[in-house]
Amino acid sequence: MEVIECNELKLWLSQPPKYTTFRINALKTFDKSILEEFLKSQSKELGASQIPRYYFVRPDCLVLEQWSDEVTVEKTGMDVIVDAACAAAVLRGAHVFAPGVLGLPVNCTLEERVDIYGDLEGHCKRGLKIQYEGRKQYVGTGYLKMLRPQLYDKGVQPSGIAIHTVLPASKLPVVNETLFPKGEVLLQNLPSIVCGWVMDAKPNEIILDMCAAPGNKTTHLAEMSKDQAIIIAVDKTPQRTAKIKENCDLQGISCVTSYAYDSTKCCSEESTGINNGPPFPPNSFDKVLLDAPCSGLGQRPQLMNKMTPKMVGSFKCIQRKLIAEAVKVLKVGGKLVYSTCTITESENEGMVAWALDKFPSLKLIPAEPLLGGPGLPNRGLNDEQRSLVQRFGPEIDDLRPVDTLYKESIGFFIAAFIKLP
Ligand SMILES: C[S@@+](CC[C@H](N)C(=O)[O-])C[C@H]1O[C@@H](n2cnc3c(N)ncnc32)[C@H](O)[C@@H]1O
Repeated sequence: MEVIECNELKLWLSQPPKYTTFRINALKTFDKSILEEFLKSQSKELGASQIPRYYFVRPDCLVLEQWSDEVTVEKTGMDVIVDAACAAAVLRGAHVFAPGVLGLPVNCTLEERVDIYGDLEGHCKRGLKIQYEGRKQYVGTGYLKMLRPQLYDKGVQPSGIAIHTVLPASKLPVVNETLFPKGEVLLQNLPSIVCGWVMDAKPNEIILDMCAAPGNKTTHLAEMSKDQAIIIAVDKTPQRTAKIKENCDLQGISCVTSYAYDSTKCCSEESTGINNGPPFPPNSFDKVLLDAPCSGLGQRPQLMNKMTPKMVGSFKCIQRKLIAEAVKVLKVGGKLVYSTCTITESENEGMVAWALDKFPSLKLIPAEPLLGGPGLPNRGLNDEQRSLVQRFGPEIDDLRPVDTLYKESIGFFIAAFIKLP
């Protein structure tokens, strides 16, 4: 295992993934000519001799690569400042939405080409007219679609696309879901797609997704099962569960029932069945997905992060409560998949070690397909256990080499267990 220096890790986290990944809806037919035609028109605009490479890892996972190095755009000197979240989205190939625009020069004109900069300090005031003197990072170039009155006039609630991104500094193509018919594709990070593959949902299985909103993994499970599993999706508020329903409707899924409920209390001996929603009786589900609330420190790129160590440490408690509940509602012989989109050991390897110690009925099994790296050493798991889990990140470990595609995504962790009698 090669030790990763803190600065190296920080650098990795500050950069976007090198690929864009889409999950393809297995219940619909994907027409790749839409993508092909779009990329061809983009390559004309950018003067590229070829379109970026794209391929399927599995039929439900499309990978899109960056433009080649020959594709460049000259800076215009017309700087627009956007907030850090917006800048991160641009680096991943998004357009700039109006609420993210902080500083716009007064002499800009519509359709003018502008340079997009992210505010790295969070000090830029909304409506700034002059040059921003704080730390900023160039994230891409685009065409201006809105002027100051639409963004900053009194009483205006800015919405819609303010800058049409042409080329992000990352050279990722600007392709989003709206290019395709509704519900056909979903922009999803590669490890999240792998998480669905680890769950391996099948028709007729009774599955609980404990922390499901907005339903990106729920819908994957439904599609994998050909819409024939019995899937119960829970999240803590009605607003969040409404999102699950919306996404299922959009993707043509009918096998999911969602409930707003606190999953730390989702098991009760008094419950008579799963049909009336939570709480559920013990030993009810063939499979449980616990995509836990976490510190989210695996997200890339992170241009600014205001999370304190105390905030990072605060997730352990709820993760433990959720695991305890998952073990109760899982059938003997059933499978539990635990995942996070963070890189901290305490929420990942540490949580697996805690669960194995606390619940003797849990047995760690290979989180197959094993596409990410092994768990970190010296964090409570022995080499055999480390090799059963998968950690997506920049680490290099002889225990399991990792393809660049999986190394260059976001930071993520997946472990799988079965419940013994
Ligand atoms: C990582 S996100 C889930 C993402 C989701 N699985 C997906 O792929 O779209 C974690 C979710 O946990 C939910 N959550 C947090 N505490 C919860 C609780 N006590 N009960 C149920 N859901 C909870 C949050 O609202 C959030 O939607």
